[in-house]
Amino acid sequence: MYGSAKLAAIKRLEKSWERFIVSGEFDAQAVDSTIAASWQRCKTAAVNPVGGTCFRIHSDGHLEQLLEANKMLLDIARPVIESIYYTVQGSGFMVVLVNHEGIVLQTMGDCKTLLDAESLHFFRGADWTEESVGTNAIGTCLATGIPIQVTAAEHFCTEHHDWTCSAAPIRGPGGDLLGCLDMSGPYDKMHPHTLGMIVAAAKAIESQLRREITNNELTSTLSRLVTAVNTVSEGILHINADGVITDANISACKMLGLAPDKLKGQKAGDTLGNMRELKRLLAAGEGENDRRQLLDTPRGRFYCSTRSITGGSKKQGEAVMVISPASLGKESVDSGECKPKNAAGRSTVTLSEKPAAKSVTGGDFNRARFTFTDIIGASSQMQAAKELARRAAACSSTVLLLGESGSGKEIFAQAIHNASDRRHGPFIPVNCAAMPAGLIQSELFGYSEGAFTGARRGGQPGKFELAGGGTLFLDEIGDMPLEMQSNLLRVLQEKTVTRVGGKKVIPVDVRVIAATNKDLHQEMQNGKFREDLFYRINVLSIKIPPLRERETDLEYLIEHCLAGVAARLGKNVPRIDPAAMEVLARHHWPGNVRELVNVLEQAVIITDNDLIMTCHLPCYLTGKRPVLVAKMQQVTTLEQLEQQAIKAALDRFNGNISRTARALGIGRNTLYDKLKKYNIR
Ligand SMILES: Nc1ncnc2c1ncn2[C@@H]1O[C@H](COP(=O)(O)OP(=O)(O)OP(=O)(O)O)[C@@H](O)[C@H]1O
Repeated sequence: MYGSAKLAAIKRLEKSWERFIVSGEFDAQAVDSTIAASWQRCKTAAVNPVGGTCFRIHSDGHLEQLLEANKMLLDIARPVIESIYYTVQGSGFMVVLVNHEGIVLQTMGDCKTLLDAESLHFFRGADWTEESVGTNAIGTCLATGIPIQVTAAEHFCTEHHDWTCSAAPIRGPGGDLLGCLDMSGPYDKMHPHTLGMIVAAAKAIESQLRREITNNELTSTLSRLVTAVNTVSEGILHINADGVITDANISACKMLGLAPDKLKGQKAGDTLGNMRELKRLLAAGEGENDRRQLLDTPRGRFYCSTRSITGGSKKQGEAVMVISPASLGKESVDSGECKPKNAAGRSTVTLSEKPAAKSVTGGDFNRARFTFTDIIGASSQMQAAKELARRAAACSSTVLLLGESGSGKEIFAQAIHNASDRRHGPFIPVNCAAMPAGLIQSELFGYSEGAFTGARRGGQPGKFELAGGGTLFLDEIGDMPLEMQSNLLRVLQEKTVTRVGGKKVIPVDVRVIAATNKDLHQEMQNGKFREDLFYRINVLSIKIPPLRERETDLEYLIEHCLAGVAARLGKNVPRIDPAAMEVLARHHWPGNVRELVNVLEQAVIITDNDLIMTCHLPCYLTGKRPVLVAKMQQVTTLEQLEQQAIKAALDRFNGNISRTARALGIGRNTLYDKLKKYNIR
């Protein structure tokens, strides 16, 4: 029962409302100042007080866009809305979520209340701002940014005088208004605690949003890191305190000839050989250590550098090991470069002659494997790039390949080499970004005997000499240290090198292909790249388009990469279901073809029935966690079919009851009965 005091207050409110509508005067005793200010705004906006039905309804198409744009808010708010609704179920209330523009995104409530609301066009897609429907908790909350309860004649429009509503703002982590949460029902059920409940629920949504956004940021940072780690041509291994390999990048797997799932979990000693020597290497990683040491393993000879992990919850003994193949097996047993000596003055690493290690691209390290036929792409941009590259192959000028990470610069460089008259010579790739500054000079130009402590007898040729008669691929040239750039320029101009610590001028016959994902003009402006070097290498520049700019290539690339990945994993080539294909087509591919290959590889590993679905794709593409296990097949009953049909129609018509009932060929009341029966809200 509504108490007599409350009734009196309502009557007084009605009188005050009438007075304001007729004369514009306020009864400050009866009308709250926030409400009075709102009435004034409504009057200025010429809202019709004798009304309240919403006529600003957004189209289905626009509503769909809004639902998509507010997906995270909706997903987080849904369980909160459900839980408040269940608390008040049967009391004639409905819970409403609106976006920052006052457009209703979601409603949940008792059937009768939803029907009443529908007659006011208070449903999804309706604009519930003050300018549209006068003073109401939603519109006034959005206009003022504070939680508010609006009851009976506090509403500006007569059609809302039977209602009470309470709304609280929902803000994003930066304080920006995302929308508000509202609870509306019959005015005689008004209770001040309702507002408190809505405020608490809005706060719960805000803190869940904060968590979700932080999680998403962490996930995308992690995925950027994983892409970056998988992008480098060095092998990177994480070894835990028990000497077990817990993580490895793609290059490491390829260098060691093991699939990721085989490599991870192995004892480092089993994979890399002599554990005693390994332990010494890992111990050398304590603190700063960029020094490379030679390590012979059953899987080839590698340069290794180690670094212990510091910070966070580090466990003592954890380390990261970076490996790269040692050049072509000419080293003698006692001449490892910069080898640390133990107390007895002996080398800590035993070297022996081993076959040359395999390249990250699968072949010998000084051989190019890819040809133009391996470069997939029929788009006009790709055809143009390939045509230019074919022409480059026919001459010996320096080529500059420009393109984002993973877009195919190295595959182009290899194809140019293989189509040139140097194809029988070596193809030597050098990653300028990955080389420690102190080593780059001797790596590129070699060193002479006695150049530094530990320098091998007879010295060592650098990459320029090793690439003689062939091609030197200078990858990530934009990251080459400035002081090194002038040395490189000299070599390119004079076509001779002088080894570090040596005097002899050695002629080199090398074709240089350089590549970068940096904007070299910008780097020059920032003083990080020499202009003279730029003009020396920019003889023939080829821009490799990013994957997102060549939509027409995507399907063909997927087909090609799937076949390659499936063959490598010894599985059948799976099909891709249309929804998964749509997810792949929508993605922006910041990691380009390399990212695509990784995504497909994960999907091929996860799927167990030759069909890739969205659930097999990484969550950063779909927003959902991938599933490993397919759901059990279930028999569908007629009732389940009916429920599915109702849900699909409700979705199709954005929850509009009349249109849903019409589409299903049943009356509105029958539809309400069925909604109740199947507990569909
Ligand atoms: N057009 C293409 N057709 C087939 N495979 C491709 C194509 N482009 C790239 N790939 C594949 O994508 C992966 C990355 O290519 P690549 O190493 O050539 O890229 P990149 O631009 O040199 O990368 P980064 O700048 O990181 O060195 C390789 O596995 C390569 O085989």
